[in-house]
Amino acid sequence: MESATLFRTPFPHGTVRGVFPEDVARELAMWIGDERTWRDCDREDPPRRSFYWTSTAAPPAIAGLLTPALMRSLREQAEEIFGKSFERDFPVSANRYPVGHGIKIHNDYFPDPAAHRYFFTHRLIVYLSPDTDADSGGLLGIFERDDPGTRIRTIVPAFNAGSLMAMGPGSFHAVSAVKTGVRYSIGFSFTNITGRY
Ligand SMILES: O=C(O)CCC(=O)C(=O)O
Ligand SMILES: [Fe+2]
Repeated sequence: MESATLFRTPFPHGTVRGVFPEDVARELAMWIGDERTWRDCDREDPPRRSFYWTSTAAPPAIAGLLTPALMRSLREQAEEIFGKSFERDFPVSANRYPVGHGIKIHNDYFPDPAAHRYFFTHRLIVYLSPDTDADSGGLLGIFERDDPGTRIRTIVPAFNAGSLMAMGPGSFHAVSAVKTGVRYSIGFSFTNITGRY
């Protein structure tokens, strides 16, 4: 990671650039943008927008990219940025948003950890669409409340940049509809070792 900026309000969130080494980012982008990566999911109806693995078991095609050393380094950097300690192993997801897709305001907050298979307290999302700019849509909005009129920050999902968010009851965020291309990302979902938000 090159440089991280963390804001404290309305909840800890921020941005980071140059998350992966440039060659790793390019190879991950080729993989996530390859229709073969999504082929099995594509047979599903509706087609899947995400799939998960754990940090110790990356899909074979990218196991040489998302190595244990890289996973550890990402976790340690996220720990440093947030000032928390995270569980050693964590879920990782590949995500895609085609044109027209986004997510309305939500907080990813689950009062009961046991109720959610991919429970997490902090997240780093790394964007992997090479030609993205502010006009491509798919912008990550940060909101003060569960109200579209309270947006206080807009994060462009630029190639190999990441967003950071601590989750809690007030962590309201949304993704605006994608306008061009497909918005690809890999999400790293960390859990505070205290098990609390
Ligand atoms: O991809 C992003 O920027 C945010 C996605 C998100 O909010 C989610 O998957 O819950
Ligand atoms: Fe979310």
